[in-house]
Amino acid sequence: MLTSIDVEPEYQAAAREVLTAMKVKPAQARLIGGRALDVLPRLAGGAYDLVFVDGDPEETPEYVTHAIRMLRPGGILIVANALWHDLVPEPARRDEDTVRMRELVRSVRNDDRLTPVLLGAGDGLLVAINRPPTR
Ligand SMILES: C[S@@+](CC[C@H](N)C(=O)[O-])C[C@H]1O[C@@H](n2cnc3c(N)ncnc32)[C@H](O)[C@@H]1O
Repeated sequence: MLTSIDVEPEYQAAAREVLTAMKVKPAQARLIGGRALDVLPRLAGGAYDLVFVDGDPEETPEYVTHAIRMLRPGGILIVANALWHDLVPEPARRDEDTVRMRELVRSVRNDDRLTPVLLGAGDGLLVAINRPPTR
């Protein structure tokens, strides 16, 4: 089951067209219209194999907090634009958007629940596995 949240109805309609063209059944994809921070708290915890975060940059840290809650053990978090135009590795760049993403990357790296890797693909992909509990 795929769940997608987007605030723009026309983007959801376009997504549904693509899914239909790919022969994905309506019951296999839930497209939720609304603001992410209104919807995310209603989604189940520990239930998702993968959460891909690519919404409002200002809200991304909050999306990640929800994503970690939502992932099953062994599930994967992916955050888009994690290099933020290649500025995240440049400590002298202190604009708000860059600092926000830099601090998010740092907090994921320091989170004991996660095993992270930062990929250089595109504008950077922060990928982190939600570690299963150790016995
Ligand atoms: C950079 S686009 C990425 C879309 C898609 N992941 C892609 O790669 O084509 C960001 C998307 O987030 C949506 N968005 C922006 N703010 C949002 C919010 N507060 N809640 C839900 N969706 C939002 C926009 O409508 C847009 O579709």
